[in-house]
Amino acid sequence: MKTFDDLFAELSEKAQTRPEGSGTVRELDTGVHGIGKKVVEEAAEVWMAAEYESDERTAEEISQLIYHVQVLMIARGLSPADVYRHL
Ligand SMILES: N=c1c2ncn([C@@H]3O[C@H](COP(=O)(O)OP(=O)(O)OP(=O)(O)O)[C@@H](O)[C@H]3O)c2ncn1[C@@H]1O[C@H](COP(=O)(O)O)[C@@H](O)[C@H]1O
Repeated sequence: MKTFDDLFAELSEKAQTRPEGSGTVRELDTGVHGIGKKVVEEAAEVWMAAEYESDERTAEEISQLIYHVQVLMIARGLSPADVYRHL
């Protein structure tokens, strides 16, 4: 099973190597503005799933929110440690 840190390492490598067909590379190319919109969209989907859908669907939407937050972190040059020190 993939952890937060595993996914972050994978996405960081994609950002560096920019493999063809990577959705992460495509999203990074939309910049902070475009990625920010995805974060907001996914946050709303998490809320709606939690209100009206199953635990499984809610967990799935949360995973997508985490993904887009990580893409935003990479776009801003932030590491997990930069975030963890505020927890
Ligand atoms: N975990 C994710 C992940 N979660 C969400 N997403 C993307 O986030 C978007 C959210 O999906 P939705 O169904 O909510 O949105 P949608 O409206 O259908 O999609 P869009 O039209 O907005 O793109 C989709 O485009 C998904 O591809 C993800 N894309 C990639 N990953 C993982 O990131 C890694 C790198 O992926 P690539 O860069 O594509 O190789 C791989 O391990 C992937 O599994």
